[in-house]
Amino acid sequence: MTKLSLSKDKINILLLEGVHDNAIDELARGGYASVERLPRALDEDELLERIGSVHILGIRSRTHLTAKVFEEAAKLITVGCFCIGTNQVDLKAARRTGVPVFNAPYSNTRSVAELVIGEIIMLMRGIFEKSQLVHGGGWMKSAKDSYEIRGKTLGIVGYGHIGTQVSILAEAMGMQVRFYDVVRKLALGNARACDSLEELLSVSDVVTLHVPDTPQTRNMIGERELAAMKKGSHLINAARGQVVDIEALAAAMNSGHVLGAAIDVFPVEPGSDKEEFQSALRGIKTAILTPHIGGSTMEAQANIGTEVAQKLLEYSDNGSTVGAVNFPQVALPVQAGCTRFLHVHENRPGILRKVNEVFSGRDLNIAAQYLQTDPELGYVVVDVNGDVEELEVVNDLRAIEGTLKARFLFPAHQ
Ligand SMILES: NC(=O)C1=CN([C@@H]2O[C@H](COP(=O)(O)OP(=O)(O)OC[C@H]3O[C@@H](n4cnc5c(N)ncnc54)[C@H](O)[C@@H]3O)[C@@H](O)[C@H]2O)C=CC1
Ligand SMILES: O=C(O)C(=O)COP(=O)(O)O
Repeated sequence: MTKLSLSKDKINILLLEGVHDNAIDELARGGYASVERLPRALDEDELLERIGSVHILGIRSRTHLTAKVFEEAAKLITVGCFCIGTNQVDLKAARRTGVPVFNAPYSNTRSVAELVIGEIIMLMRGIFEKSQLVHGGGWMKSAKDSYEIRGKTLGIVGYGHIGTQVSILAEAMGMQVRFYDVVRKLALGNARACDSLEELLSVSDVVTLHVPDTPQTRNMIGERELAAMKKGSHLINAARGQVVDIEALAAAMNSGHVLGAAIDVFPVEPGSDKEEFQSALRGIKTAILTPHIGGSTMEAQANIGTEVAQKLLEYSDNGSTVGAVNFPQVALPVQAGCTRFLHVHENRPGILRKVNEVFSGRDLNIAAQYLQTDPELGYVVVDVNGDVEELEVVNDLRAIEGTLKARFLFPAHQ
C-alpha cells in the first residue's frame, strides 16, 4: 500500500457543509480514517482557528477560503470543492501556497438543468402565485398570463455544461433556444447564437443564466438589462448570486416589466439554515425563491462525494493533479518501487537545476521525472530508486528559494 511521508492516520481531513457519505467511504477505502465532517460552513475566524492542523479540506459553495486562511494553512496539502463553482476559494492564494484545488465539474449539471426546466413551466403558468393563494384558502381559476412553453423563446446566457443541457431539454419540449456566450460555442440542435446579450434579452420569453462568478459577470443583469428584456418575460438565475442586481430585479418585478423570476442564488446567502434570509425579493408573489439547491439532489451529491474524494486521494497518494482548477496538470503512474518527491515552485529560471542537484549531489538514480509549468507555477515530480534519506532530501528541496511546497511518498510496493 502507498505510504505517505506522513502515515495516513496522521492526515487530518476536515469536510464541511454536509459532504455526502460517499466521500467518507471513498476516503476510508483509501486508508484515511482521520476524517471530521461538519454539517455547516465555517466562517473565516473559525477557519483560522482550525486550519493550522488540517491536511485536506473539503468544502461546498458556502465556505469562503481567503488568502488569510491559506497563509495560516501550514499543513494543507489540497482542497476539494464538492460542487462545481470554485469562486468561493481564492485560487491564486491557494497556488501561492502550493495547494491544488479540485472540484466536480459535471456531477450536478443535470440536477440544475432539470430544476430550470421545471421552473420555466412554473413561471409561464404563474403556478407559484396560484399555489400560495390556494394554500391560503383562495382560488384563482384564470388563464391570464398563463402560456404554454411550446414555441416560446428561451434565452440561455452561458452556453457551458449546464446551459447546453438546458438547451437540449428545452428544445425537446418545443421551445426555440437562443444563447449568448463570450466564447464561440457549437450550437446544439436548432439553438442559435446571439451576437450580444442585448439581442438575447430582447427576443427571449424566459432568460436563464448559467455563467460563472467572474468580474465580468458581476451585476451582468442590472437595471439596463432588465429594461432590455421583453415586457412580461421571466428571469431564472441558478448560477451565482452576484450576477443579478437583486434590488433592480425587485424594482423591475414590482413595476410589472419582468413578470416572474426563479432565483436560487443570492449575493448574500445565510451561512446556515438557522440564519434568516434577507432579500428585496421576499414577498414578491411571482418570484420563486429557493435556497441554493440547484445541485442538491441525492444523485448529484452522491456522485460529487465519490468524484472529489477520488481526486483528493489521487493527489495525496500519488501526486496527480489532473482535474485541479488552479494547478499545472500532471498525470502520474503509480511509483512502483520508487520514492516519489513532489516539488511545487515559482516558475523562474534555475529552480529545476537546483532540484536536480539535490539528487545528483547524492548519487541517487532518478527513475522518472515529470514536469509541468504554467507562466507562474512549476510542478516537478521525481521518482528515485534505491535507499534514500527522504527527510534530508525533502528538507533540501524545501530550502531551494522559490519553493512553495515539497513532500514525498514512500514506494508504492516495498
Ligand atoms: N445553483 C446551484 O446549485 C448550482 C450552480 N452552479 C453554477 O452554474 C454556473 C455554470 O456552471 P457550468 O455550466 O457547469 O459552467 P461552465 O463553465 O461549463 O459554463 C459557463 C459558460 O459561461 C460562459 N461565460 C463566462 N463568462 C461569460 C460572460 N461574461 N458572458 C457570457 N458567457 C460567459 C463560459 O464561456 C461558459 O461557456 C456556475 O456559476 C456554477 O457555479 C453549478 C451547479 C449548481
Ligand atoms: O456546484 C455549485 O457550484 C453549486 O452552486 C452548488 O453548491 P452547493 O454544493 O450546493 O453548496
